Order: sequence, then structure tokens, then C-alpha cells
Amino acid sequence: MSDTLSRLEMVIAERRGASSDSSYVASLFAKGREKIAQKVGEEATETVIASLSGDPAKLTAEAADLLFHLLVLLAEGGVSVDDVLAELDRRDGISGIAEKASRTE
Ligand SMILES: N=c1c2ncn([C@@H]3O[C@H](COP(=O)(O)OP(=O)(O)OP(=O)(O)O)[C@@H](O)[C@H]3O)c2ncn1[C@@H]1O[C@H](COP(=O)(O)O)[C@@H](O)[C@H]1O
Repeated sequence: MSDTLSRLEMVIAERRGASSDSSYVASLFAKGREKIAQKVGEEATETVIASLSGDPAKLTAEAADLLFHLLVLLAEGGVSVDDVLAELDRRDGISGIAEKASRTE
């Protein structure tokens, strides 16, 4: 799973300097952080709507759009996929410790 995200992260970094005419990723970077953040918001809303439709194919497509635009937003903000995964692992570690502690009480 994270291989796909890592590969896409690399493609996004490569396309950052490309021409906006030939690359959607480059055109997003050229429009700037506010526009990229707005796209993430739109894709998040579309994902929520798709989830309520009860159609797994629609939810899959919108979630893919959301993840893609989130990766662009992370790159724009200087945050890597590894940074986010490390944060999730850290939280898992914290909840694992809390779970062990509650079992020994
Ligand atoms: N995964 C994606 C991907 N998912 C969605 N999209 C684009 O995201 C856009 C979302 O559609 P919308 O209708 O919401 O947006 P829009 O009307 O095109 O744009 P706005 O005017 O609303 O800003 C579409 O243009 C999709 O093509 C993507 N564009 C690119 N990628 C990946 O990024 C790589 C590099 O792409 P380029 O930068 O175009 O070379 C590609 O090889 C793909 O792997």
C-alpha cells in the first residue's frame, strides 16, 4: 500500500518543475497552496457524498482523488508520506502502551 503512495509522491516531486501545460501536478503547484488546499476540501466533500451514496466504486474513485490531492498538498507543505506514516505509527505505539497499561491495572 505505502509503495503506491511512495511512488506517487516521487512522481509528484518530479512533476513539480514541469510545464503547467503538460502536467496537472505542475499546474496545481503553479496555482499555489490556497488552490491546492481548496481542491483537497472539494475532494473531501465529494468523498463524503460518495460514501453516502452506498456505491463502493464511487467511493473508491473519490477517495483516490482525495489521496492524490492530499499528497500534492503535503508536498507543497514540505511534509513527506513517511512523516505522516511515522505519526500514525507513533499514535499506534501510544495506544498500544495505554492498552497494555489498562490490562495490567
Ligand atoms: N493520480 C493522479 C490524479 N488523480 C486525479 N487527477 C486529476 O485531478 C483532476 C480532478 O478533477 P476535477 O474535475 O476535480 O478538477 P479540474 O476540473 O480538472 O480542475 P479545477 O479547475 O477544478 O482545478 C483531474 O484533472 C484528474 O485528471 C490526477 N492527476 C494526476 N495523477 C497522477 O499524477 C501523475 C502526474 O500527472 P501529470 O502532472 O498530469 O503528469 C499521473 O501520472 C498520475 O499518476
